[in-house]
Amino acid sequence: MNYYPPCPQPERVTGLTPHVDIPGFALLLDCGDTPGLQVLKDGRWIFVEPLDGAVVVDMGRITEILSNGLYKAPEHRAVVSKSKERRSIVTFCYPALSFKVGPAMELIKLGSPPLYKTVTVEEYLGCFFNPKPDVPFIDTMKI
Ligand SMILES: O=C(O)CCC(=O)C(=O)O
Ligand SMILES: [Fe+2]
Repeated sequence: MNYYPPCPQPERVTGLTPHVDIPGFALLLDCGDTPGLQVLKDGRWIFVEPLDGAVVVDMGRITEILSNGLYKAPEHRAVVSKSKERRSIVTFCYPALSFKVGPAMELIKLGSPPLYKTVTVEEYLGCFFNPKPDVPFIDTMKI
């Protein structure tokens, strides 16, 4: 669960820094009607407006790699409100640790060269939690 208290100067704080989620996908439930989640689209931050009872499905890096880069996992962040608090509940969905993460064979057979290495989820998480200085995580997965 994420909690974002109100802030009298919201433009001076970051709710959650811009990032791309790393699982297969993330499921997000807004607990209320205070907007806060934003997605980067064409260089602009767009609010994902909370809809009553709706679950936001956010694609993660594992799906981006499985699709050989056909689908892009979106960069997103959370901002805070001047007067209202906000809560969100997020669940990250991963395959088993032994699952091999790499471009789907069907896509490679169609003639596109693989853009990413194939590694187990365990190795993938190992790379994420032991980052190389100055190398974006996704670049360490590229061939
Ligand atoms: O609270 C939000 O809207 C964003 C949460 C999020 O992106 C995350 O937990 O990875
Ligand atoms: Fe996220």
